Amino acid sequence: MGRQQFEVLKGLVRRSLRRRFCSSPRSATEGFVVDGAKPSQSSASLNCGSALNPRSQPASPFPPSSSAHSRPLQDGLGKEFSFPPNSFLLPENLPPFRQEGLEQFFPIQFRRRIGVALGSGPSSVLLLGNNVGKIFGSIPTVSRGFAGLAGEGSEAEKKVGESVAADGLREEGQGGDEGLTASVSGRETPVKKPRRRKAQVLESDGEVGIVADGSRKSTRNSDRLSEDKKEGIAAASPKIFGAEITPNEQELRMTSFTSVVEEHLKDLDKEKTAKVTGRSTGESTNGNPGASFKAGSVSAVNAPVDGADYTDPTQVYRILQGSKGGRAFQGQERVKLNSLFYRFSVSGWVSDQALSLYINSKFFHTAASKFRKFFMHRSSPELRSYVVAKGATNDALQFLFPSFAEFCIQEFSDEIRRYRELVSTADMTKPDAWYPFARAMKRKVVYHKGPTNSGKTYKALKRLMEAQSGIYCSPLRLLAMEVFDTVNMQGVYCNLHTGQEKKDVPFANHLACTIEMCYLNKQWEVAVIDEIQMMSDEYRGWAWTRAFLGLQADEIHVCGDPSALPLIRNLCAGTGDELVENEYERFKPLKVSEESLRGDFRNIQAGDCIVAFSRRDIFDIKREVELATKHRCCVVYGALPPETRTQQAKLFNEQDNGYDVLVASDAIGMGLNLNIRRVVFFSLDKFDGDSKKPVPPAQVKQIAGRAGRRGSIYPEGVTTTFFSQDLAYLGSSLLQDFEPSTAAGLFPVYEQVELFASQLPNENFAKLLERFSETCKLDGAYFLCRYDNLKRVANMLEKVKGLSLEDRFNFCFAPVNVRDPQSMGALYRYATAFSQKIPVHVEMGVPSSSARDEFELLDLEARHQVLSMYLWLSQHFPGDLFPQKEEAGEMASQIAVLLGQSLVQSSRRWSKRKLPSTHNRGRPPPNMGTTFSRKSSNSWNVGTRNVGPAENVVRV
Ligand SMILES: Nc1ncnc2c1ncn2[C@@H]1O[C@H](COP(=O)(O)OP(=O)(O)OP(=O)(O)O)[C@@H](O)[C@H]1O
Repeated sequence: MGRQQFEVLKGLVRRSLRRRFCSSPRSATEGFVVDGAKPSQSSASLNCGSALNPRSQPASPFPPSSSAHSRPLQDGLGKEFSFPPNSFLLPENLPPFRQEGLEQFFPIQFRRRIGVALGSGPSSVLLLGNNVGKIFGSIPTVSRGFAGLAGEGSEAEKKVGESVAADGLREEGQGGDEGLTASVSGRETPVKKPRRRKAQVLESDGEVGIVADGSRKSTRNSDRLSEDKKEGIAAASPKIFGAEITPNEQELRMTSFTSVVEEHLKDLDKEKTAKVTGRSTGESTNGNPGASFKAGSVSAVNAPVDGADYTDPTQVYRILQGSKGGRAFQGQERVKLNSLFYRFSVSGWVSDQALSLYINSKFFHTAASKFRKFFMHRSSPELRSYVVAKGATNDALQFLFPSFAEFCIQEFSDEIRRYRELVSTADMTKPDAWYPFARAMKRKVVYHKGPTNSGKTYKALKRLMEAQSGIYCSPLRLLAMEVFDTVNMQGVYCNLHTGQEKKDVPFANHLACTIEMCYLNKQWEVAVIDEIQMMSDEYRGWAWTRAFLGLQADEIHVCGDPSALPLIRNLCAGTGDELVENEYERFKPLKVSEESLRGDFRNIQAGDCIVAFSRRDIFDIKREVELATKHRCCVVYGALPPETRTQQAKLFNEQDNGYDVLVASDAIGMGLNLNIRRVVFFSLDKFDGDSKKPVPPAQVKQIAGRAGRRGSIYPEGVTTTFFSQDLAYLGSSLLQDFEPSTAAGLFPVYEQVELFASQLPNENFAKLLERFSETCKLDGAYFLCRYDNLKRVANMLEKVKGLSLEDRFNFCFAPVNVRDPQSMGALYRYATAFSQKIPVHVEMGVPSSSARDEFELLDLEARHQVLSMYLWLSQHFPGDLFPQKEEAGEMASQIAVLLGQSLVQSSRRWSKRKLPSTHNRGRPPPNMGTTFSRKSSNSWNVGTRNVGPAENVVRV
């Protein structure tokens, strides 16, 4: 079917060409007419000229409306197609052909002749009939050759066009004896070529680009390429041959090389004009790298002496192809060339440009090395000395690149095609288009912008509760639970869905969920996305982006600091959503204290929250405070279950119970309403996995802002540091403006990974992720989220046989602590059982008593994390394979209670390490943040810890 259609279309276009350019004017009116424009010379000018002549702007991309001359389209077998009058032959409008199939109907040489450029984007439109080769849209995919074809343009261009048209006909058996060699500059050189000569549109995205190469050798080379390869080449070299140009590709990959070529073409144009007008072309090229391409620069370096024309770098490849090489290298020539080619192979500019030809960075070195050999072997002494004279400079690289591009296209078409297909499956551009239902809505986005404790979420939630239906998307389970309680308490029925649990309230039209769990297939009146600045989080940003782009809500309220506002403005411009900005001020002022605590725990007061960034520090500080003062400390940190954190916060907020100091990690930055008077930073450095780094100012603000909550007994919030030398950094951080985020996180959905995997059937999942990240295409407004944790899990699960790709993908998202071998071990066991379709059991017990030391506390935390993971898996995989969901939930609650009790009962005995003296010894030494040394890894397994008889052990 494809072949037949191709033949039909090919016949049609050729007949049209013949009629249009080789027969009487009348013949142009015969055959098929796709547009309804009057098929006269004047209409041809009207329809073609404006678009074909790059110097004149098309008034409108649409032809004049008239159906008078509309005719049915006949194929070579006499079958009629009818297109509506005035219709464009858009790829997507072709009824009998699929859009992607259309490319196949025009083999490369044909496309190159007639300059048919097909685009998958709406801006590429192909018209047949009177408008052969006419392409409208923002991408000027029309070569000046068509100006010649259309009878427009200069005399030289007309001849080039004629040559092209004639050549197209000759291929059908109408041989000719003479032709033209036309260079990009429009010069013509009669060539004696008795037989087939090739006229090629080398560059149809610019203005000029027809090269008729009369070389027999070159013709043979070109003929040797299989049809497949030619198509591959066309597909892989959008800018070179004008096939398939999409705005994204243009934006993402083609820009620099294209700009070089375009600049070059412009310069040639100027030069040509100057020649006509007698003016010189010495002007600059605005620093564009294409400057070195300009013809004038060549003579300045070294005029060739072999008569070959090096002014056009795109010709050099043809010269090399036709050459047998020359005499041996002279003197230092080889060394200099080697040095130049070395520079070529390590140049970032060159490898970037190569990417635009779908030569990926891994393959680039092979390609560059082969090109070096090719050049060394084929270059004439004149060409060598010409290149050597340029030296190992950018100029030389830019001169060589077009030849390299042509070389790659000829030699590596299979690699190019493969990579291109891979790239197309990893296309993450225009993610807003992934959610057509949301796009079909006119959404109103309300940005609640302000510092912490300014009432943003309160306002958004108020609107949520007024609505008939609504969804609240939370960054934390804890916050989702809090909103679930608040909204239900206000009499608005609300469900709770997190990764671990689902609580459905009868008749509820509202939902509080964690952001990863938000539903995009349901319509809501109001949606609230909290902490919208998390959209730029390097790990979890994708969840915010997905929610923001995909939620089907009439109103979307996003709450956050001002940093995400420019990004949201940008995204709204793309989605067409209306944006309303509401600004908030803090209810209570936040003051930076003039003094630190001078490293003395005795300066701690009731209402203080001491912030530390390691778990170990938290417990040491707690111990020191309780030793040095009469205050008792509550603790909050990320590894604690939400229930325990809430319990600790409650304990701290209540007056007169003695627990009036809080020691917390940065986990207090979000959620938790806390009656803090003063936030004291114990340290302003944080271990980021590799080393200790200063805490980013935005995070400092977020944490410090927790002081002085509305409704608390304190009239204002205060912040300071424990050590004096940190005070300056604190002050400056709070004064700093929020750094605007520029990009939103993205991560592929499973279907996309699956499609990508189909191109790489032999890669394992971890490798697939890696390849995906190397290959994927992204718009500037987005970045691919980090996936190192996923990869670690994927690597571990590699040993588990029998998991489908989808199962692996889902397992990798399970909330596992990748640094905890026991947690990873549990996931491994669960995945193994799952892969064998054996019901997965928790295989863990609950201790009968609270922790007696830090290690037991750590053990409780780890157990809770595993239970949490089990619950998550039970929600994301078929329930019958995770039969202990209820028990796991029960056990998790028991452990949360034990953890709470442990923290309350924790005593001074617990800590074994001594903090620096309480008397101002300066900042803690670098090893302060070291983690707990762990007990033997066996100690965690079922029955090996202090699991007494009373312990609630769930056995397999
Ligand atoms: N208009 C109001 N009336 C009563 N209480 C309010 C009002 N606005 C806010 N609050 C209370 O003030 C506290 C802070 O409000 P909220 O959580 O909305 O601030 P926020 O700006 O969203 O802070 P964060 O960025 O930390 O989440 C909450 O306890 C909230 O209930």
